[in-house]
Amino acid sequence: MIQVQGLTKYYGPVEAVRDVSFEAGTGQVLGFLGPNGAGKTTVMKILTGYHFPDRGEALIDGISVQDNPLEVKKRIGYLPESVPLYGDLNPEEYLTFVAASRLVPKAERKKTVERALEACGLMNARNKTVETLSKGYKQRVGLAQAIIHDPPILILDEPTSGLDPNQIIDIRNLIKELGRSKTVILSTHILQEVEAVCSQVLIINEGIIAAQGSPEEIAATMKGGDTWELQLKGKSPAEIEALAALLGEGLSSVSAKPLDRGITELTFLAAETNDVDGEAVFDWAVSQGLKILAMNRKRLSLEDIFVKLTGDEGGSHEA
Ligand SMILES: Nc1ncnc2c1ncn2[C@@H]1O[C@H](COP(=O)(O)OP(=O)(O)OP(=O)(O)O)[C@@H](O)[C@H]1O
Repeated sequence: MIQVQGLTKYYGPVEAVRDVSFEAGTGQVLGFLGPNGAGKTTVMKILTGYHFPDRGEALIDGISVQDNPLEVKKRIGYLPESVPLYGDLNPEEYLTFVAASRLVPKAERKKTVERALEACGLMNARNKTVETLSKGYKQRVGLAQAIIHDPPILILDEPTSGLDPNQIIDIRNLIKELGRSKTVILSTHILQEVEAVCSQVLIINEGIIAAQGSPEEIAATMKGGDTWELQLKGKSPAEIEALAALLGEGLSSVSAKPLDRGITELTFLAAETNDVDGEAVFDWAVSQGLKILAMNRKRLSLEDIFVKLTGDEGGSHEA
């Protein structure tokens, strides 16, 4: 269980994060989503005890990161943005070294290393020197070192950055698997990553939390409503555009344009206050003598939300 309350951190005059609060429990994969320089790594470094906050508190299983960093480190596996690996060792030797550093008792080390090699799909690479491995396999070694002491909490900083599409799928599957029994926090600026892996999202921009919750919850709290796209036949575009007013209050950006074969494409934005649904649209079309050839209702996607929250007026600290 991770509990974070009011974290604020300065690097000299730069306020890297301000008043960040959130919670994450077992079985959750929490995605930290934000543009470059948003403050994601800073929060992770505070959680792992590498930096102390200027204000606020972080608790790992109820233990304060500031007051008891060693106890906290035992409970956390950390994959930093660039993994410090020893290129001359093979994965098995490297993981044995990490297990010893993590104070895994000698009698259990072999079993522990085997488990991590197996979990991260490294059995066929166990005897190759790390420097000869592909980036994807090096990342697996990084993940294996993070889970070697079977920590309940995993903190992964941009775990798929620089990987090719197949490697990305592999690592994401691995994270999802690990997320079943652990609390996982991962940072990313890739929206698809969040949608593919995370049950909860925290959008951070310029050091401040801009939104948090499940992707669906975030969409529900955002203003803007749904976009509708219909293909209709039976009347002219001008008539159809006028008739759209019968769908109720709160429609905006109503536009009807002709497609070929007498088909009209009608698009509009329905405000949250307008409870139009598929059935209502169907009834409206039938009562006006229109045939529906296609009907598409687009909810606000995580991408729309991200752009809204971190777009031009937002931007990163670096700007
Ligand atoms: N050690 C440091 N000294 C000074 N400023 C720093 C330091 N580390 C981070 N910063 C600044 O703090 C802000 C937040 O940086 P942070 O690395 O936490 O962002 P991030 O969201 O992880 O970005 P990225 O996606 O690019 O890794 C940025 O303005 C960054 O330049």
